[in-house]
Amino acid sequence: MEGVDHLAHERNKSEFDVDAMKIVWAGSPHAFDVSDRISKLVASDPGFRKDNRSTLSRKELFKNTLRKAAYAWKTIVDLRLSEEEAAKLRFYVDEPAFTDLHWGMFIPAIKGQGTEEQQQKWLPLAYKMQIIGCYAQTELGHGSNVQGLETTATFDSQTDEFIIHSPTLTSSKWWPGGLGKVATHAIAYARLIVGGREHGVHGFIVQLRSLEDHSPLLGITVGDIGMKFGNGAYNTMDNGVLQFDHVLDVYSIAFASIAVMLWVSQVTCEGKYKQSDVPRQLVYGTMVYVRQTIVADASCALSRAVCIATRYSAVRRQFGSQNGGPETQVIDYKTQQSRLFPLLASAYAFRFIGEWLKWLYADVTQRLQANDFSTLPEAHACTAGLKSLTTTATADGIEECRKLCGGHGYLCSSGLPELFAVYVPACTYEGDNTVLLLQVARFLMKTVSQLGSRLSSKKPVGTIAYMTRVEHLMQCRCGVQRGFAELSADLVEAAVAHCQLIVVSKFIEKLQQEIPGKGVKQQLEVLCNIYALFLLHKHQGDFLSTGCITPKHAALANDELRSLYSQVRPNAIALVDAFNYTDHYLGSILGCYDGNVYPKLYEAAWKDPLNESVVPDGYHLYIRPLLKQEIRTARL
Ligand SMILES: CCCCCCC/C=C/C(=O)SCCNC(=O)CCNC(=O)[C@H](O)C(C)(C)COP(=O)(O)OP(=O)(O)OC[C@H]1O[C@@H](n2cnc3c(N)ncnc32)[C@H](O)[C@@H]1OP(=O)(O)O
Ligand SMILES: Cc1cc2nc3c(=O)[nH]c(=O)nc-3n(C[C@H](O)[C@H](O)[C@H](O)COP(=O)(O)OP(=O)(O)OC[C@H]3O[C@@H](n4cnc5c(N)ncnc54)[C@H](O)[C@@H]3O)c2cc1C
Repeated sequence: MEGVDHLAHERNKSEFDVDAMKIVWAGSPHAFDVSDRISKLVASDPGFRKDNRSTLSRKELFKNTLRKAAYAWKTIVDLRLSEEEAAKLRFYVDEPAFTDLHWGMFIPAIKGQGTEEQQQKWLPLAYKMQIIGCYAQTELGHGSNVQGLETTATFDSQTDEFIIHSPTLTSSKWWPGGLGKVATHAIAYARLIVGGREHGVHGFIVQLRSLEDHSPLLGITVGDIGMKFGNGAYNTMDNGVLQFDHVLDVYSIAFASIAVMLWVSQVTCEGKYKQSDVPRQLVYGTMVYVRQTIVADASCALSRAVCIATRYSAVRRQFGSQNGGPETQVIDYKTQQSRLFPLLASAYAFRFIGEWLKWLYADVTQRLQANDFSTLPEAHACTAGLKSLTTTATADGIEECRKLCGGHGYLCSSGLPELFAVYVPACTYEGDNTVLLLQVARFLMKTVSQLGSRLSSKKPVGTIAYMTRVEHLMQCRCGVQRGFAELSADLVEAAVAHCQLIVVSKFIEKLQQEIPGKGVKQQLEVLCNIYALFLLHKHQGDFLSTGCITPKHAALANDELRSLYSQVRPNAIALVDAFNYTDHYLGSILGCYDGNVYPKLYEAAWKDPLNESVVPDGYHLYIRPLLKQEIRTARL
């Protein structure tokens, strides 16, 4: 029945202050206020409806996305929303669109790598959306290997311009989001050539389309690369293909004067290339920035799937009826708990590691401005490794949540298939996860060679086993006289172990902070222990081989896990309520707040276009003749 909370009995079991946990999850009372207010604003506005996406054609879907993006921008302007509120609105609109790349990469790239004059020229236009930008780095032939990019930018000292060109088919820009049909400008990455000498890959701000009639400019061939995984999903985004045919570009990110911010190489008007004395990898700065945002995004995506699966697991009953009584809630099965609760713990773990990574990125950015590059290698390794770890775990976790919901998890109305289809490219974009782990492995090899066996003593006591595991895995690999390439598969495992150590240690550090609210810290301690012991159980071979735990310890850890699951059980619904997601944002009948699942599933089925007619299109043309044929056969 509408208006009845079918999960009230579950909510009444909670042993902690849910409102206080909502503040912890949001990060602060202010952050909670903004999230709560904006999510409800979006949920209450029919202009942001999203329940019809799976029934639209690609062109209808894309046009609807453009409508929503324009409507969102009008809402932001009309309500005079702050940058923080606007970002939250785009988040809760929950639709991959060109705006993700405009706000998430194009603007950060100019802020992070542009010179003062370039920022003064381009940022006001970009902030007002009078230009729409994309980040055009990947090419048809190269994505992971940035130094393999083929697009060229040749400086013409006669005209004081750069000539951007795609010399080969494989140099076509391929994948940039927003490029296919919308972006008017791109930050295009190309090999800088000055006076016949090559100076590596740099970023260039290039106009692609006319601001008058949106037609591609002279020398620009641009379009969409076609349908992607899943039906709705990421097909709301126009990932594009772009070829330059000797395009004149006067706005190089590498152009002219000294940057106030980080660094840029300079090409003086006399055509002299001046490389600043900073690491060339700072040209990758935007990717590092986005990778740390992707870690925070992982906690959002995983928590969303876990919220759906937890609420549905409390609603769904199957088997176990005693004397005609109610069947057992599937959330009470130990197998369901052993699959679901580690994902719940991971969602919280990723939330806190995302908070720490945001701090680490801000710290390294501040240091870079003072030409202090000392923490750059660690920042690169952490953002790369944690992006890899959290996106892999989240993609796998969303799929596990779908399976935890049985058959109904496979319905679009569960919200899980779409969530999975939109999320999984996170394991690839912003750096293929294996390629990024190899970067971590390289960092670990260097660290071991510099520090000797002890990678770091700066870890909380509770992580000794985790630290010893990493050291052991590295010693096993580094001690062997074989090349990095030969050992790379093993070194990637050590890289994963290193990142898991970071997540566990930062969760423990979070618990050492003052955390207000009845029972809140206790719940987080349970979740932290679940995260740490679940991984210890999953990788117990590594831990046993280090000798720092015995088989008895491993058995005790497993017993403790079962006990911890029992402690979470009465609080499970409250722990996912703490994410404070609206039904609109969840987009899931299985995860609806009131748990009134079956009537909503049944009602939703009849709204499918296929049910607009009792007899389906095609019956008279294909089925009826078939049946007639069967009748003839039957008479034989
Ligand atoms: C919020 C927005 C929504 C997002 C939606 C999704 C949009 C998606 C966008 C994209 O996908 S944009 C394109 C993303 N592409 C990539 O991530 C490419 C991945 N590849 C690379 O980053 C690099 O090619 C590489 C794998 C790091 C290799 O780079 P390179 O060949 O130049 O260096 P190496 O020889 O491996 O290492 C040299 C040296 O440099 C250090 N280093 C490498 N990268 C960085 C970095 N980013 N920051 C700092 N330092 C870096 C590396 O550790 C080596 O150091 P040493 O060992 O020599 O000390
Ligand atoms: C949805 C989506 C959106 C995107 N948006 C953008 C965008 O806006 N702008 C942009 O510039 N790009 C974008 N990209 C491109 C993305 O950044 C690249 O696809 C990504 O960096 C992976 O590179 P690749 O495709 O070349 O993969 P490859 O590197 O070709 O990977 C293929 C396989 O080779 C393996 N491999 C590669 N190198 C090594 C190695 N050295 N050692 C071991 N294994 C290796 C990989 O692990 C993987 O298994 C997007 C991609 C997707 C899917």
